[in-house]
Amino acid sequence: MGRLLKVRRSVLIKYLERGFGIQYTHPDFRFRGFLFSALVLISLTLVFFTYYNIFIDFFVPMLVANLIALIFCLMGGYYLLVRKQPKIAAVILQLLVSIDSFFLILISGNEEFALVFAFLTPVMGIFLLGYLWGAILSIINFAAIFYFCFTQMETWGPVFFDTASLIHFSVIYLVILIVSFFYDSSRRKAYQMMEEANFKLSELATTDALTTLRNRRYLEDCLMSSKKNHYIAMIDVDNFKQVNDLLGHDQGDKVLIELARVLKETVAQNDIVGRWGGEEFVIIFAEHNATQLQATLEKLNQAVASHDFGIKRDVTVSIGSTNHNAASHRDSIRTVDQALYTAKANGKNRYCIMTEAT
Ligand SMILES: Nc1nc2c(ncn2[C@@H]2O[C@H](COP(=O)(O)OP(=O)(O)OP(=O)(O)O)[C@@H](O)[C@H]2O)c(=O)[nH]1
Repeated sequence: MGRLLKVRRSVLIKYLERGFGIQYTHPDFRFRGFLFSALVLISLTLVFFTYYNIFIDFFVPMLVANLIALIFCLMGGYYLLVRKQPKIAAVILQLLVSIDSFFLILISGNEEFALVFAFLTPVMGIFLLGYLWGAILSIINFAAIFYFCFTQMETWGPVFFDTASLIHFSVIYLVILIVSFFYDSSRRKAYQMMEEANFKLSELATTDALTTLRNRRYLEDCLMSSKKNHYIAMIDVDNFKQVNDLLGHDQGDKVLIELARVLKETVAQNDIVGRWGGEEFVIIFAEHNATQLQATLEKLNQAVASHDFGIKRDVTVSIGSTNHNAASHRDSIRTVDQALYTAKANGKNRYCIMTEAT
């Protein structure tokens, strides 16, 4: 039984994902799910009352109100499922609720069930339109109903309605409005803070602290999830141990920071430059053919060799490069490493391009 329910649930979710145009895990899925459920529930209720007002208790004003509301529901569904514009669907649903509840008061007078529907506006309006627009709509709705109640007092039917009734109605309405307002503003603030914290965490997890370039985790994620092949380059500082030994680790750090800047400035803006670890860097080229690649690698060698790192000695790099294939990531990394080794073995301050089969 539990299994059957689970299967039905996943089938339903699959249909909803298709209808909403987003995945179940998308942060907007619940909101669209609420819109969808509200539209279905209200439509079914309206269909029932349309039937009721035709065949059981023929009453033209309610019938017209029901039919107009049904048209609103269909429009809401169209914007939610066909146009994939949930914000417009939310506005339509909210107008439907506010206008219909007001119509109900106009038609049914002060019958308590009619007035009770007025409380839907501050609750739903703030949830659907956000605390600012929801509150503005709720206040307009309140002013309209208050005016209507006030001008009908003592004479209004079918139930006796006096100042105390008006005060009760107003207090309950405003309390609901205030609670909804603060609840929704806190909810949205908490959500925004959580999103910011998540963003900061993911930045920290994928950024190299010394150079502020992307780190190896980020580069590998990028490479392994890529749908197309990219040329990559692995860059290693030549004789870096000497820099550390002669000038100290701090100067070595400064050279790495400066080198990161030079590499970034030399390649295209959409190429990804990252620190692989130690004195090794990796570049993922966004767009390149073999000829462009050679020119860029040459430019990189020259840019580093001609740059003044402020340590009164030359800094050069060796570069290995290959065409990376996501399906054989480890092999591609092995190849680029081998290409780098060859560039070092051939005298450093140069590049070497290798293909995986080599
Ligand atoms: N200052 C500093 N040094 C680092 C860092 N990471 C690694 N190193 C140093 O980088 C040096 C790498 O030295 P080796 O692997 O021997 O290579 P190399 O001296 O560059 O020689 P070749 O690669 O053959 O040109 C070591 O001295 C490491 O301590 C870092 O974050 N900061």
